[in-house]
Amino acid sequence: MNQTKEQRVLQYVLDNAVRGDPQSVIDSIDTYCSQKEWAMNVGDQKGLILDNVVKETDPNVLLELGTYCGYSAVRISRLLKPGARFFTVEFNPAFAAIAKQIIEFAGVNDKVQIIEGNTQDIIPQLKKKYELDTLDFVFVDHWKDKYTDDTKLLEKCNLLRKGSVILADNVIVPGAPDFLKYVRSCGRYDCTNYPSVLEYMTEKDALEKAVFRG
Ligand SMILES: CCc1ncnc2c1ncn2[C@@H]1O[C@H](/C=C/CNC(=O)c2cc(-c3ccc(F)cc3)cc(O)c2O)[C@@H](O)[C@H]1O
Ligand SMILES: [Mg+2]
Repeated sequence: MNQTKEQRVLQYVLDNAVRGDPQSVIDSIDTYCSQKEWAMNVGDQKGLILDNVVKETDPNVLLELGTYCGYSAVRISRLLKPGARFFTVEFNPAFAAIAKQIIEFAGVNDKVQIIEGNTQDIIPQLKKKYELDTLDFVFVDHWKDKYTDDTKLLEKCNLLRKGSVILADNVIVPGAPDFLKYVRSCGRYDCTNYPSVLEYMTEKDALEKAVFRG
């Protein structure tokens, strides 16, 4: 039965990383995806920016849109303090299954919960079904044409408070032009652009931080 790329990434982690060591899982995925098969993980250069924004935010309640294989879920979880609550949303069951195994292997499964489903269905359930008030940090890395709708949905569901941080991947490549236009011009966010490079490549990409003004 021929494997998928995501199954090969998982297998490489199982064969090369150290169980319970999140950094070794991150390093294994970066090694595989830079040497063998490119995959759309945030990667190590943008990952360092992600790390720094998470550290400066010191979040208790977090959300990620688009788990994929769980690379950024492991990356973020390894920085969280005890008791922090991190939810990551993924609608592709095959990717969710891969991510679950990578998260468990890394030993961060007590820090992060994978919610299988479509962000537009899950976001409105977060307060009641997942018993949370507002979000401290949101990492946005799913389909690029969904960034704006889901940002507006977070606002509509009162999940953002003064100081909530939204960090979006790929605002140059593949690009999220309507998201950039929205957060930079609607008057409700303080925006910062973090230039970097596309994962495992040299072409320019960037992260955008949008802090909700409340
Ligand atoms: C419906 C709402 C909704 N609800 C729940 N889960 C959802 C969802 N919409 C999507 N997902 C899942 O999220 C992940 C998608 C991620 C999409 N990411 C890129 O497309 C991307 C591309 C490049 C690049 C590609 C080719 C190049 F040449 C250059 C750059 C680089 C990057 O860093 C990239 O993130 C998958 O797991 C989806 O199943
Ligand atoms: Mg991305």
